[in-house]
Order: sequence, then structure tokens, then C-alpha cells
Amino acid sequence: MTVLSVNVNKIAVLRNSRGGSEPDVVRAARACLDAGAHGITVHPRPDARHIRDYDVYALAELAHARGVEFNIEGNPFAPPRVGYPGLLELCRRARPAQATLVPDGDDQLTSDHGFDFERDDAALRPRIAELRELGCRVSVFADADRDGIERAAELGAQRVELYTGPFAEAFAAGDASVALAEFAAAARRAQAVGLGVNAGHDLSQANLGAFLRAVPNVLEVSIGHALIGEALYEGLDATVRGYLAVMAASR
Ligand SMILES: CC(=O)[C@@H](O)[C@H](O)COP(=O)(O)O
Ligand SMILES: NCC(=O)COP(=O)(O)O
Repeated sequence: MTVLSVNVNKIAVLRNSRGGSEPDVVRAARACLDAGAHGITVHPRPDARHIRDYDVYALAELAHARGVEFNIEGNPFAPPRVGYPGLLELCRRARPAQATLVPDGDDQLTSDHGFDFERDDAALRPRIAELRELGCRVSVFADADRDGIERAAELGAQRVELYTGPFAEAFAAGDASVALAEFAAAARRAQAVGLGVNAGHDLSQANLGAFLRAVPNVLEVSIGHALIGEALYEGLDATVRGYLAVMAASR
């Protein structure tokens, strides 16, 4: 079964645009959970452009109280700075059920690629080990079109999150068949060495069904940008239920 983790970064974008505390990130997360979402994801960035450290702690408290998965995404190599203690320190303090490592820089508008597991091997290993010692399940962001996804297992990761941006682009352009075959093959290669497969980036109500029907045994999708945008029209409750309906129909 695939679970839905709602990424609430974009609620914080809106809040930060004016300062103050509205819209309230925790209230929005609660509304998503009330609608049936299985978990909450955040991807705090060192420049604090959206989710801040205090959001992470407040959302962790909510997730722990509700007994749902909290997933923190981020670059494990980004150094701490004021307002951003670093991904590992955030995980030490917030104890998320899952930490998803993503190799992105501050100069990126958003995440746009996965790890090169061969190049990043020595750097990733100790961070994955430390996160696992903290009790986090560790997932690593991966490209479907790059060789070597299997190495994530050797590094100690339990899951990979397939970067679905290229699939979403192909879907929007009208033909995702080649991309879907590539993603399905990558998922199978990861699963063959015992890795669980998550997926995320630019998934939407429009493209999610096609993805889940083609790619086997996706354990979790984390969705933010499209979902929060759609919720402006339909409301969070109806939008989350809409995603869950797509997921149920794609089983
Ligand atoms: C790893 C990933 O694909 C998402 O976490 C995405 O990067 C969301 O981050 P932004 O909301 O900052 O674009
Ligand atoms: N890991 C992907 C995620 O959390 C949300 O990505 P997006 O839906 O905001 O593109």
C-alpha cells in the first residue's frame, strides 16, 4: 500500500511572505491528517525560505501525538547557520520517523536531482549510520535514470525516494511512457536489493495515478507544491481526500 505524506513547505512560504504566524503550518498539517493523510513531510532549507526550525519541532510534536509518520528532508552536508541547525541536528531534536537525504544546494529553486551514490559514498555512510542510530528510517533521493541505485543499500539506507520531476515533465508534455518504464525499472532494481521505494517531486492529482499504476510497490509519496496549490481552490480536506481516492483507484 502507498501512503501519502503531505509536504507543508508551501504553507510556510505564504506565512513568511508577511511575517507573523498565519497561515498556521501546524493547523494546516492537522487538517491534512484529519482528511486521512498518513504523514507530514517538511524540507527545511538552510536559507529558511519556508519551514523554520520551530516549525519542525511543532510538527514533530503533532506527528508524535497523532502517531503518524514525520519525514524531514534535507541536505546532510549543508552546514548549520542561524535558524538552521543542520539536518542531523534537526533530526536529533525532532526524532522524525524518516529522514530523507537530498543533495541540493541553496542556489537551487527546488530539488532537481538525486545522489551520485558512488561519488558521495564516503560522505553519506556516516550520516546514514548516525540517523539510523537516532531511530530514523533513512531514505535517499535518487534519479531513476542514473546507474547504481542499488548502492544505496550498501550505504545503509533503507529506502530510496525516486525524484519524479522528469516523469512529471514528460507527463505534462503528453507522453510519459518512456519515463514510466525507466522509473519502474529503477524501482525494481532498488527493491531487488531490499530497498523500499518512495517517490516525490511535482506529483499531482493529474499524474499520480499513472505513476502508481506503472511503478510497482511504491511505499510512500510525498506531495506538496501541487497539493497546496490545488487546495487553494478545493480546500485542504477535499484535496487530500482527492489524492487518497487517486491512490485507492491505482492499487
Ligand atoms: C525532495 C523534494 O523533491 C521535495 O522536498 C521538494 O524539494 C520540496 O522542496 P521545496 O518546497 O523547497 O521546493
Ligand atoms: N519529497 C517530495 C516532496 O516532499 C514534495 O515535493 P513537491 O510536491 O513540493 O514537488
